[in-house]
Amino acid sequence: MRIKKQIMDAEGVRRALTRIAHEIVERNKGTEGLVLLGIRTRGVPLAERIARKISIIEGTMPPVGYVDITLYRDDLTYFEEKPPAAQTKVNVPITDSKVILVDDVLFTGRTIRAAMDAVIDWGRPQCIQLAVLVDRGHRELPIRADYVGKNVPTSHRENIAVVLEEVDNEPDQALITESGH
Ligand SMILES: O=P(O)(O)OC[C@H]1O[C@H](OP(=O)(O)OP(=O)(O)O)[C@H](O)[C@@H]1O
Ligand SMILES: O=c1cc[nH]c(=O)[nH]1
Repeated sequence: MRIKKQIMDAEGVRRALTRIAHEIVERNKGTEGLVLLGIRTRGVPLAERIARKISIIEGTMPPVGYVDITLYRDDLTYFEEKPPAAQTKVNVPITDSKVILVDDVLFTGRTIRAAMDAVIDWGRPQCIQLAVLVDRGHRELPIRADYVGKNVPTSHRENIAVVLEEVDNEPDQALITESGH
């Protein structure tokens, strides 16, 4: 895997998340009913960071949970029966809440489709919005993000690698990488 380009350094990640936190508060007119759900793996620390930023802006910290979509992926065809539900973990009811899904990279949209399935199995939110650090294009489903840290046009051969301190024990950054030579 060859690193082609750094698209965000730690400061870039911090600023993007600060902007997203402001946009979430503005779009939703405060924090009432907000629930942030990070998509495992790197969406979880991103959701926690955005929630902390929202608490600094508004004085109220929205609840944070996570979605693990492993068993909802539409490419898991080897499951003979419907895989078990309950892959959403949050300590508040999500029915009638405004769920903000948070992920590091938006690509085909299949992860988000699966996450929405998991959320809707769990309860009936008033709405679901999507925040991503990087939108790299190439959608295969009619899904778009409401809050985007950075839009990065990519080729199919390229990959976006998001590095986060909490997961990777390295300074935050986002990279375009490419496999092969
Ligand atoms: O829009 P999509 O085509 O679904 O791709 C985006 C997803 O791919 C990555 O997750 P990955 O499956 O690599 O798991 P990870 O987050 O645990 O690394 C990324 O974190 C997104 O969740
Ligand atoms: O480039 C990509 C595509 C999917 N998931 C990632 O993390 N990066």
